[in-house]
Amino acid sequence: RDSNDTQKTKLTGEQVAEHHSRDSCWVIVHGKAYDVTEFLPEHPGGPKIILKYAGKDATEEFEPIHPPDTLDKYLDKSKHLGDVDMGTVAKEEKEVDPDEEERQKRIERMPILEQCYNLMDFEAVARQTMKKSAWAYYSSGADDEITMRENHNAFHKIWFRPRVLVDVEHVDTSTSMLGTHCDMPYYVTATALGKLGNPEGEVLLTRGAKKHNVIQMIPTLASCSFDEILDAAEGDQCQWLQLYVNKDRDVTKRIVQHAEKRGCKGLFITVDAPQLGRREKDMRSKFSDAGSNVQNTGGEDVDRSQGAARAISSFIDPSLSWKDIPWFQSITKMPILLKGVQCVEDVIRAIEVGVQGVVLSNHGGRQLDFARSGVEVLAEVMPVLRERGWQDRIEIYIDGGVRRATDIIKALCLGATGVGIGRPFLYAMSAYGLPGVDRAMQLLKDEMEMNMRLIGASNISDLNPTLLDARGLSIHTATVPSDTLGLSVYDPLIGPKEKAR
Ligand SMILES: Cc1cc2c(cc1C)[n+](S(=O)(=O)[O-])c1c(=O)[nH]c(=O)nc-1n2C[C@H](O)[C@H](O)[C@H](O)COP(=O)(O)O
Repeated sequence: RDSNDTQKTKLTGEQVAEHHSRDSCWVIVHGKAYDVTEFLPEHPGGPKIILKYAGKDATEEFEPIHPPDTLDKYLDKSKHLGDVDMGTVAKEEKEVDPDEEERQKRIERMPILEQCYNLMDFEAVARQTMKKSAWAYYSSGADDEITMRENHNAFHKIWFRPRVLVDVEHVDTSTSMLGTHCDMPYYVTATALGKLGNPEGEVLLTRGAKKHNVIQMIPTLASCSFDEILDAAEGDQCQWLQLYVNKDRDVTKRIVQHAEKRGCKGLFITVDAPQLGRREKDMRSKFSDAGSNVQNTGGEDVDRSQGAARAISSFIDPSLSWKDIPWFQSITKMPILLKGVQCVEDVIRAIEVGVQGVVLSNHGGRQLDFARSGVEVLAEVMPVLRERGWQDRIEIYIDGGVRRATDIIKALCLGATGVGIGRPFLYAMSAYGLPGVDRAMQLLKDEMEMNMRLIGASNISDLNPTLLDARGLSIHTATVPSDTLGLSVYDPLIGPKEKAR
């Protein structure tokens, strides 16, 4: 380097390749070399994932998971080694993915967007066109995925008691959630690693939510940086923060106060994941590379054999308990809600500790298998709150298995303020990008207007329990309905190509 510290000559590939071990680890990202030796134990996704690219060009693996400013933000300037003459970098033999060729053919044959008529259609297309590891991560449920299927099945146990001769010429589907007016009573819930499905990641959901004036809940484990997602919002677009509480409370405090400063309108503390569930499809896809820009303060090698979930969640604090709620109330003025409450006793406790709401949820069936669906817990909770005159003390949301506007209407008739929707928007984004998200939201809107008309409701406030017959909700049948979730959940262990030996 010359006197004013500009680089005189570019580094060569050979020079970088000499630093390929834990003792001296250089990587190349976007044509620049970085000394990440000391950073290895701090890397959120664990050191293993970096060591795989020690001395090499890591750009292709780095790109889908880390926001562009990651190295500037987290790696000391002294470790930025400068430009590399990429002509001198040995080309890596790319591992041939046997499925990739097939997948590309399926992408060529995929239906045009207009042939998607409901949210399940996006799932069917995504299953055929997504990378295996991405599909496995998004579609995975815990253990036997009974709860994941029950989430959607539960809505099939609720029937309507429609009213007729109601003037439904004008139907208004808008409502208010945590004081924010939105055009539909659902929000885009927090789902991690958006860039696994689409290289643009969660900002696509931000743009779709803006266009349809619905709320986006930003995941702690997003692929995009938090600020990228906030920056993608327009005007007074409302966003909430989903929080996995870090063992290092200073990290958590920084995240919460930054979110409040940036204008987030709600803090949803995830309480159903003291440890992330065992998602075998995710594990089977031998998740090894994509990490996430999560905060993992543990220096230990993250065990990647457990799939994406375990690899990115070692920072979560399993000691989180009710006694921590006052601390959260002391560090932020945002409304605080508990996401993942699963019985009426804990809803009563939540009201008593003074939080502003709960999400009755089992994490999309990705945590405790045989947990009940959010809508079933809602049917347990609301009569008890009404008996106490507490039904307006907090806002109650549910999520899990919402695939139709009739599912939304059933939840609101039972007393929910709104519902969260996860996978459908991930699949729409993965298969068709922003146009997919836009169409999915439009389809829901059309369904909502039609179904409200057909049950005789012109406003959200008309939705009430007398419009339902929900007596079948608590009957749990052992069989699994052959819905799209169930049909395609288990990929044959021995595919057509790998004949059993
Ligand atoms: C599908 C999905 C869900 C995740 C999710 C990732 C995916 C791919 N992740 S996870 O990696 O840790 O499991 C989160 C998460 O970051 N935080 C969270 O609170 N919920 C997470 N959830 C649960 C989500 O917020 C909803 O509870 C769930 O998606 C609702 O069910 P549906 O997908 O059927 O709508």
